[in-house]
Amino acid sequence: MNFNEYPDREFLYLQLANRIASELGDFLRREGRATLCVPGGTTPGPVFDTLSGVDLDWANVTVFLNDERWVPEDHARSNTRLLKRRLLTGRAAAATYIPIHSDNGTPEEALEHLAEGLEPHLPISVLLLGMGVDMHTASLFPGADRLEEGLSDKAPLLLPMRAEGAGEPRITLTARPLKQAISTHLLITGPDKREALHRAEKLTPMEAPIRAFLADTTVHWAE
Ligand SMILES: O=C(O)[C@H](O)[C@@H](O)[C@H](O)[C@H](O)COP(=O)(O)O
Repeated sequence: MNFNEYPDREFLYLQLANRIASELGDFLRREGRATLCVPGGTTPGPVFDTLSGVDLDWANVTVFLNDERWVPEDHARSNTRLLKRRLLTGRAAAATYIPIHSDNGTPEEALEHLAEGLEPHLPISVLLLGMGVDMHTASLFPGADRLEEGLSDKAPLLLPMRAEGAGEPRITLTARPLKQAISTHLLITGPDKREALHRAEKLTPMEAPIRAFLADTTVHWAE
């Protein structure tokens, strides 16, 4: 793991947005297309704000979430809502958005259709992950009902996930497509998350799911 510490959050958000934009630009020049996979939650909004205004060939960029909370899209906790308001706006509105959520039915019912939509856009070129203080990433939560399956190398692309700390049912990309990302960044802020990350280094992925990704991840942290 490569750990980058920034003097403050503002600088971190700006530098990280520029780094992601520059990597996407490299993929676009080399391959004509790029895939960006991002977390929801409360931390990445300011990174999205900068990224959405960057001059890139967004029409050839595909964007999707790491995971989604199974709530209606207009719900305050919807990651899709965050993405549409903060990232898929301005210049980045030209990107292709691939949903991993449906307002109808259960995650189990929507799963197959959503996975079919994702498949053509893999592998992920640039993956941004977040992490909770409980060391979950995406919706791979410690103690979640299908965590073992979600961490398996034979996992399907997407799985429903239910966990005590999750708040609501979730749908998540599994570790397999996430680990196949070509470039991986982890965004965390605050002393509690830094401590949690260091704790995770000594645990197994079943105890600390973020552990499954640390070997090849660049971490971005500010107090
Ligand atoms: O939907 C989600 O909850 C996320 O995708 C999740 O993996 C998130 O990155 C962490 O929970 C950190 O969340 P915060 O940024 O809110 O601390």
